[in-house]
Parts: sequence; C-alpha cells; structure tokens
Amino acid sequence: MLYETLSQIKPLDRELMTSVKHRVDHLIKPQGSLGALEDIVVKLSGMTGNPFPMTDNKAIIVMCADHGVCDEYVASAPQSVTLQQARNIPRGLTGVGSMAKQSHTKLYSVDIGINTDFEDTYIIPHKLMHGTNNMRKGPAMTREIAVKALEIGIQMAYHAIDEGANILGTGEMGIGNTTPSTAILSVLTGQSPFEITGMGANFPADKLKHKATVINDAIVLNKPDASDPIDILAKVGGLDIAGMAGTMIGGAAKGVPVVIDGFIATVAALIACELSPSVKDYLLPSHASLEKGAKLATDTLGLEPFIHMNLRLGEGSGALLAFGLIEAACYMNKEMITFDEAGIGIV
Ligand SMILES: O=C(O)c1ccc[n+]([C@@H]2O[C@H](COP(=O)([O-])O)[C@@H](O)[C@H]2O)c1
Ligand SMILES: Cc1cc2nc[nH]c2cc1C
Repeated sequence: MLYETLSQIKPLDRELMTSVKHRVDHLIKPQGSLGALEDIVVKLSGMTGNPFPMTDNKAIIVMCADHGVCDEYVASAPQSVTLQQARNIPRGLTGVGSMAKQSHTKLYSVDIGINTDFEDTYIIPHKLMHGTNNMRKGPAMTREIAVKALEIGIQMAYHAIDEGANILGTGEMGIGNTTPSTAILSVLTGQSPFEITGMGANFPADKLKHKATVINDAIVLNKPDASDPIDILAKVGGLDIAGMAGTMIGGAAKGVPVVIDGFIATVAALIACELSPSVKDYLLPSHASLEKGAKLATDTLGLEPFIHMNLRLGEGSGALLAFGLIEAACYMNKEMITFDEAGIGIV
C-alpha cells in the first residue's frame, strides 16, 4: 500500500500555477507586496488544480508514541506525559488543543505506540508497539512495523480528507522524540550528534553531551543505511515520526496540502521526501522551531518557515498557527480585485 500510494502522487499543475501567478501579480497592490502569501496560494493552486483554492476545513493529525530510548535518560519529562497529553489534546486542554478551538480546527489524537494500555474514546487506536525498543541496545522497531506506521499515517490522512479536510497539519506527542529525530537528521546529513543535539522539552544544558552520546551510540550500533529511509526509521526512528511521514504521503497522494509543524515534523518530512521527492510539492512549512537541529532540518528540506515566534512545543501547534496565514492567502486570491476590474492602470 505504501508504494502504491507513493506512485499516485501527481506533479503540480504548473500551467495553472503560471496563470494564478499572473492574476495575483495583477491584483490591486504593488506587485509582490503580499510576499510569501502570494507564493503560498500559487503553490496551493498547483496542488489542488483549483484557481481559487480554499483551506477552510482544517485538521491536525497528532501522532502519539513512546520511545524506549527514554531508558537512557534523554528526556526530562516522565514518559507518562505522552498518554496524558494524548488524552488532553482532543479535549482542547493543551497548547494545540486550546488554539484549535479559536480556528475551528479538527484534531485527531492517534495512539500509534503509547507504552500503556488504556481506554479513551477520544483517542484513535492504532497502537503498533508499546513504545519503540531502546535504540541504544538494538533497532527501535522492525522494518515491517516502520512500513505499517507509515501506512497508518496514510490511512489517517485519507480518513481526515474523507471527513472533509482540505488542509492537514502534522503534529506529534512523544516524550523523548527529539532523540530519534536528531539521530535521523544526523544520518541524513552526516552531521555529528555532538553538533546538532538540542534541549527538546527543556532537557538540561549540562546533560546534552550525554544525550548526544546516546544518539551517537545508537547510530554506531545499528548502522542505518543513509540511502534507505525505512532502514533509518526502523533502526533509529520513532512510530510518531513514521506516522507523520505517512500523513504527508497520504495528503500528497490526494492532492491535499500538508503543513509541517516543528523539528520532529520536519525530520518526518525529510524521510517522506527521501521515499519520494514528489511529496515536497504538497508540503508547506510553518514555523522556525528553536530546537537546535531545526535550522539544519529546514535547510536540508529546502522549505523556508515563515513564522518566527520562538516556538518549540510540537503537538502541531505551529502548523495550526500557519493555517490562519494560509487561509488568509486563499481569501486574498479569491476576494481581491485586479487593477483592470478596478478600472485603473498598474501602479
Ligand atoms: O516541534 C518541535 O520543534 C519540538 C521541539 C522540542 C520539543 N518538542 C516536544 O517535546 C517532546 C520531545 O522533547 P524531548 O525532550 O522529550 O525529546 C515531544 O512531545 C515534542 O512534541 C517539540
Ligand atoms: C508538558 C509537555 C507538553 C508537551 N507537548 C508536546 N511536548 C510536550 C512535552 C511536555 C513535557
């Protein structure tokens, strides 16, 4: 199913993008003065095949999972916070949960690998493992499970689109997940973990060398193949990261834009684009996370974040904020008049 979905991704409609850009250039404003908003709506038209795209049905899929590498003391918060927040998110009680109420955004909280058994009708059950294995002792998961996690992400994207979503955001909740994210980034870029490991959810600065050592040990032990994204995910990845990459692939296959959240989501985007570079056409960035490796991740991906507000929460919170700007771009394109329509010459 993964490879079939990847093969369904169509190139952007470049002809339509050219005509939308031409019209946007003639809207009643100095040419280019709406900056990135103009680029966003041109890209959206290429993704959707619609000269007047709309992103009014907003949804964020939050992949929740635990990480066995937490046994190595790489995170400050207890792993139980993953489940607590997975419960709180759909109830509107967290960062992303509270702000989703303001923008009428639907939230899907998905258990793709929380380490405890529980019942909660607000959480979508897709548990593949009770947390990953400790990657400092061996592979985080099997190759088969990595593929399944990607497919759950695709399935969740399709589910949200079936329920009416015309734009998706990728979110995650997973105590410890900056550790596998940094490992993946290190493997893909060749940068040493000692150069790119950051504080995650407030891990103490004087312990960062230990966190980098754990990441380095996991890479040395497992020897992920840098040219095989599934091997990287299986050996030093996470279920939440794989799920988000799957959501990006699923959105792309359906011609639906997917907004990347912070550091962890950007690493997931790198994996999705390694599986097929065509996924990138359907991705929009959001914010520049303060996590140390975030700049390297966004530079490697080649999509420049447009929100600079010192965010580093995750949960899809930055993607949610970007929804507002993206929707504004759609209204600009749909509602503004051209110089011709206003009966005046170009200024
Ligand atoms: O999205 C980001 O840029 C981001 C940066 C730092 C931390 N986080 C969140 O914090 C958790 C991971 O941090 P840590 O220290 O437990 O690895 C996880 O639940 C993420 O949602 C998220
Ligand atoms: C409280 C808390 C909330 C979070 N949301 C995303 N990651 C998080 C990590 C912690 C620790």
